[in-house]
Amino acid sequence: MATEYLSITWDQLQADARRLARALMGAPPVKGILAVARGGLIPAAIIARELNIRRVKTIAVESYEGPRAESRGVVRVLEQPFLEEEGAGYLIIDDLVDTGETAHVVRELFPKATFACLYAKPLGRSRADYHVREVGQDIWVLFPWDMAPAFSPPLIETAK
Ligand SMILES: O=P(O)(O)OC[C@H]1O[C@H](OP(=O)(O)OP(=O)(O)O)[C@H](O)[C@@H]1O
Repeated sequence: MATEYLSITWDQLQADARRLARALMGAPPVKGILAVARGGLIPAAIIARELNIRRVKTIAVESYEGPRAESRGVVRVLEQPFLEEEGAGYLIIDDLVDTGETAHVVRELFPKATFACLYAKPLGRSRADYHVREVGQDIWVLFPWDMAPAFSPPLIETAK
């Protein structure tokens, strides 16, 4: 169960995606990007721009809560593209590896692709070839698309 939040702003997300793009410049040439929807869509768009990659595909996945706290349960692939040569030359992009289940399932489908994400928690970290920031397993990462500005009343008023 998450005990703490890490709020990522749009600016921070873009900066982290650029850091990842910079790290990927040392990787073998990229034929195309496979974005893991939905969390990987925006990071993939930023990285595609930075690396000047025009061929961007998506894989749609969803996962169900597992019975154990550390398990996110079954990851189901709803739609997947065809990638030649088991994904060789493709860069799979996601926002986060948490338990690593999603990365595991996607990597099984495209074993020759490179997997990169912005943030990695300890349980899933080894599933990613690249990540830019480590996050504690109990931290809940709040992405900019998960948040909206809202009025917060002064503390003294909420204490009444
Ligand atoms: O390593 P895991 O434990 O598998 O978790 C990581 C996955 O969880 C998030 O997706 P989520 O299931 O929240 O779906 P969404 O991106 O479509 O909101 C994230 O975008 C990753 O794809």
